[in-house]
Amino acid sequence: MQQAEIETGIRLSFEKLVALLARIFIRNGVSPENAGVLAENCASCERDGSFSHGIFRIPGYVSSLKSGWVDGAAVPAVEDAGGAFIRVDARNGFAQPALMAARDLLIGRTKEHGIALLALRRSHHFSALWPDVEPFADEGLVALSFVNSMACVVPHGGHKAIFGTNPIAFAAPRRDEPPFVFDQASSALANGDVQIAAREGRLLEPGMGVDRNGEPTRDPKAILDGGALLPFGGHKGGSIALMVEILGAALTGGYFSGEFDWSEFKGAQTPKTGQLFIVIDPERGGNDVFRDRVSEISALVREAGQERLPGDRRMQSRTRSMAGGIVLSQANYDMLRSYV
Ligand SMILES: NC(=O)C1=CN([C@@H]2O[C@H](COP(=O)(O)OP(=O)(O)OC[C@H]3O[C@@H](n4cnc5c(N)ncnc54)[C@H](OP(=O)(O)O)[C@@H]3O)[C@@H](O)[C@H]2O)C=CC1
Ligand SMILES: O=C([O-])C1=[NH+]CCC1
Repeated sequence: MQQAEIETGIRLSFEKLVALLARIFIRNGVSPENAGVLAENCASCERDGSFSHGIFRIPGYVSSLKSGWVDGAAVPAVEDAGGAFIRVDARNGFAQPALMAARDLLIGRTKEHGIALLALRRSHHFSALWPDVEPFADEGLVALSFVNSMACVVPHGGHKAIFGTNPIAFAAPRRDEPPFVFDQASSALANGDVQIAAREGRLLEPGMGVDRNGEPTRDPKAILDGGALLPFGGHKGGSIALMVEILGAALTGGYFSGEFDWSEFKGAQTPKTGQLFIVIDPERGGNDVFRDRVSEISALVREAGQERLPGDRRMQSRTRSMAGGIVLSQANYDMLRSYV
């Protein structure tokens, strides 16, 4: 957001933004219970400056809901697979309410076994991944999550987009500071950031994507219009994208990113795939100084010269938003109001 927009923008408290977003979701067919979860998730992204997955996504949520592609009122079915394995059939609903339905059981099983897995299937994930893992670290646990999305990434050296932008998020508690959290796509750029660049008329850095003929391009519109993104770091990012397809879809029973067919649902935008969580109780490592050790290694990274660690920028944005309100441009505020 430009400085002028910050000065003239509308400032909303986190609670007010959650309430406005919940009204939008309910108005567009989401059950009140699911709407609360989605609204809090989306407002958290906006609060933390995760702009590619905050209110920017509301038109996409609404058009997907209107198309009938996703069921906003789905009641997830939690299945106890025995031992440390929990499954959830999201029943064509959003991933976040499905996670919420299984969360307590997942934490209970993690404490019981030292580690537990949660496998979501038939779930739509349209947000950032960090809000899914950070709360586990707030409870002293280590969490990893993997979600595949919609085919828009070519394998390394390949010519057909079969991977999603497939992010991984990781969270670990630290001593007397926010948890260490990273959340990154396995593509060179998230699809949301390509859309934002296209909207703003900006060229991308070289090496992000190819056009419909497979030629390298810096034009975000060419990537979105029949082109594709590249994995980050060549074959290494490609292997991570492949791993995310295996863990997020093959293991959970969800669709691969290139497998689901939404062509009959005009306006559908939310990928229907799967998602895996691995949650670990660090106390089982027999290491009661785990938090201190995570803080220690974080400090060593800073001392070694890395000025910014993952999560630093988000935490600064969160602090600013909680103190002064979440700033929305007038145009974005009007956009939200138009959906109520
Ligand atoms: N639902 C879905 O299917 C998908 C969702 N996404 C989401 O899109 C979002 C953006 O993904 P992506 O483009 O990969 O994110 P970024 O590359 O912007 O950031 C990835 C991670 O690296 C950190 N980071 C960024 N820049 C630096 C730096 N200079 N030094 C140190 N750390 C840094 C970020 O921390 P910080 O947050 O503090 O900036 C973040 O944890 C993610 O939230 C992801 O979950 C992406 C693909 C698919
Ligand atoms: O930004 C992205 O790549 C995506 N966000 C939701 C689905 C894919």
